[in-house]
Amino acid sequence: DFARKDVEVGESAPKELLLEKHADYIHAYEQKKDSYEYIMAEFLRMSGVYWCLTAMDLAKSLDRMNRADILQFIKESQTESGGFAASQGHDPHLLHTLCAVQILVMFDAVDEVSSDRIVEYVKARQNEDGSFGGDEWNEIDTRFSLCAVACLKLLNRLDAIDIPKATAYVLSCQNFDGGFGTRPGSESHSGQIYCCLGTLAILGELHRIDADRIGWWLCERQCASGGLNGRPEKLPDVCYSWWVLASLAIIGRLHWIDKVSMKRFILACQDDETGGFADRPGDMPDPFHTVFGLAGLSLLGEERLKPVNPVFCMPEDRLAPASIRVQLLN
Ligand SMILES: COc1ccc(S(=O)(=O)N2Cc3cc(-c4ccc(C=O)o4)ccc3N(Cc3cncn3C)C[C@H]2Cc2ccc(O)cc2)cc1
Ligand SMILES: [Zn+2]
Repeated sequence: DFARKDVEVGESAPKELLLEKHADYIHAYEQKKDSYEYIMAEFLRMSGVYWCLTAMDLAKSLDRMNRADILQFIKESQTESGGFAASQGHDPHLLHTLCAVQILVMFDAVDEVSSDRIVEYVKARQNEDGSFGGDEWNEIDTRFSLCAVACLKLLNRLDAIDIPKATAYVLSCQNFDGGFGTRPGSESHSGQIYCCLGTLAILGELHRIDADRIGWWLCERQCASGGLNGRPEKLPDVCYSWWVLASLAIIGRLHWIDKVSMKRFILACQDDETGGFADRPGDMPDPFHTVFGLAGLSLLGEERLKPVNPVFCMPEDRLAPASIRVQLLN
């Protein structure tokens, strides 16, 4: 079968940022509590709230969200273990624990929960070899190394884990092509590279990697359409654009990408009817691709958006007060 290698950015695709439409789209998404999407999203509600809030904050519209309701939801989602679940009654997981802490930092409300119990939950996820399991079932993935160290960095508690072992484990996942995978020996993937570089940036260990080799592999992700894919021969996608752009920013190689065609691809993924971004031009928008479309445009210098931190995917001005700084290569 003829596998599509790229997408066409049609002449009729949006060419400028429809910022008000995106703020309205996100605001409406959180409001319709009875919709199918809202009920289905119960299994990822905490992450969904983080994606919606970060999109709104980047768009300088965080004040349109209901702070009190969201903080109430966060408190109800913390479990006995100290970790956070996707929503009340579900099991805790590192993915949702990081999202909860990111939301608390954006709302400057970290002291409204017990951060000691959060630290205990994250600490308990580290294995003997330095890797992290996502939850008590211990599925190991370099994504969870980033979740753990990002969470602890935001709480200023990196002292709680074995940093040399965490570093050694991430480096053991580097491949001959310069990329990183899920576990040692796994295939290189843009998302995993982002997680591993983010982890090393937070731990101050970026000098251990070969920036040119990884930079080259990342730039190879750019397709004729300007979009970036996650692996060779895959279709471009706006969320992979974020993983690649953020990774290039972390290693100081963002200027290696063709920014003009990249920006044109991201803008083409906007839905000019409903607002929001889809994974690629013409598909259905969702909050997940909306936040990564906006974050990618922010990294490309869109001045109507707040500057975004490439490691935390949060507005820089939310990290400054807590003096949270991470190493970046230049
Ligand atoms: C619609 O199908 C999915 C598939 C996977 C997931 S996921 O939670 O495992 N996840 C994040 C993700 C979310 C959405 C989405 C739709 C509506 C909302 C409401 O906020 O969010 C959509 C896709 C998606 N994926 C799947 C994906 C995106 N681009 C290509 N694919 C295959 C990513 C997936 C894994 C993930 C990535 C980052 C992250 O921080 C958390 C999870 C969610 C819905
Ligand atoms: Zn995607």
